[in-house]
Amino acid sequence: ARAAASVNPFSGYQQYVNTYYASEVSASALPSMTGTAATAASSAAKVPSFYWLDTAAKVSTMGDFLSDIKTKNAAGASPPNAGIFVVYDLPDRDCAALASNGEYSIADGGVAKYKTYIDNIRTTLLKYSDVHTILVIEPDSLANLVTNMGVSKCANAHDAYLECTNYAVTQLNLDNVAMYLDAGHAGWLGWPANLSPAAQLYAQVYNNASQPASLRGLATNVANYNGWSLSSCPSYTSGDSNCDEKKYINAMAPLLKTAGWDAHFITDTGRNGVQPTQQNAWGDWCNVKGTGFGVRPTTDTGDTLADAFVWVKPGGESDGTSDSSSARYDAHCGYSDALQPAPEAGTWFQAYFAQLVANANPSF
Ligand SMILES: O=[N+]([O-])c1ccc(O[C@@H]2O[C@H](CO)[C@@H](O[C@@H]3O[C@H](CO)[C@@H](O[C@@H]4O[C@H](CO)[C@@H](O)[C@H](O)[C@H]4O)[C@H](O)[C@H]3O)[C@H](O)[C@H]2O)cc1
Ligand SMILES: [Mg+2]
Repeated sequence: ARAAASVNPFSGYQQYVNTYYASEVSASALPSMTGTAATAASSAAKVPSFYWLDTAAKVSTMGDFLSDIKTKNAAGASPPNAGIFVVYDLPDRDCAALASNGEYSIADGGVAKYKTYIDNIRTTLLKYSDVHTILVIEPDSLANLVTNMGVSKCANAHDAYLECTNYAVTQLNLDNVAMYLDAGHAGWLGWPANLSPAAQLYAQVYNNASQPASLRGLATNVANYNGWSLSSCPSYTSGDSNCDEKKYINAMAPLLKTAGWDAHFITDTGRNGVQPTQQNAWGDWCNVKGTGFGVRPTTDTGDTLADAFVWVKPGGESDGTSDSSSARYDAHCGYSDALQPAPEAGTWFQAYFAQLVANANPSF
């Protein structure tokens, strides 16, 4: 049956634990850890996190994982595994930051190359049409179109982002697929000034794509640190009454519904275990000190709008380098609330991983 947007795509499945994250922990973390920290680290490696397709070359690994899921499910995995991946290779990617720009540029045929990247993902999903797969589509893309049209790289990327996103959600609209568009977080699009423009943009994407049956809703807090439901709003959130992700999605949902989209949500709890955070400012996004792994992935969210808590950003992979001589150096990664020294975005940051383990809430 089509993975219609009318059902929770996580219900009846366990989220796949990919071997890549487990190998990062075993190769890069365990050798330097002992005692209870090592035990906790081994537990963290068993928690399902999304695998980021941040280069075209990684699409072949997607196939390997879908093959492994097919094998495990045929062998009787109960509940069956679902694949969990992030589509993340837009041309001029991450247009308002410097840390995570990708392999494609608009000036260098990036839109056409991106479409080939999506075609390869579609081919892979069709090859494994019996494997239920959940996709987060393009972190930091549409959110930047809402708030950063004053950044020339984002203004220049506007049409390409919309064309590429439309291509992704139409080509990946398959029976075995459910998709969530990245929607920043409460401290990004939850501000009164941003909420309605954001809802309009996301509804526009959904309606322009002819309401894809597989497009279930929005993913929030990806690679960020916000609490799910806080009893009091931290000082750094003042001015934005949507100070946590539950408030944010409950503010966003009715605006989307009015615009014709009965959207549901998933929220990244991979780095929000410690509340309030030690952010000097709510916009500080890079390798924030004092954070911990949060609530483990589950469909038991307590909110009918929220399909699941998920770990999208793999805890321990850097948000960006603190080396100011690097081409991809972003000043946010040199702030006093950013753990340093930090390696390049996406590479293993052991001290950060140890921090997340030590501060995990619930604890391992
Ligand atoms: O007092 N007021 O009334 C008022 C009103 C409006 C105000 O303005 C708002 O201020 C917010 C900050 O508080 C801004 O939010 C930040 O925007 C950044 C992008 O520009 C995001 O950075 C991304 O973060 C990603 C991970 O999440 C990284 O992967 C990615 O590389 C990285 O680029 C930050 O998270 C996000 O927190 C809003 O845009 C801005 O509109 C401010 C005050
Ligand atoms: Mg990032």
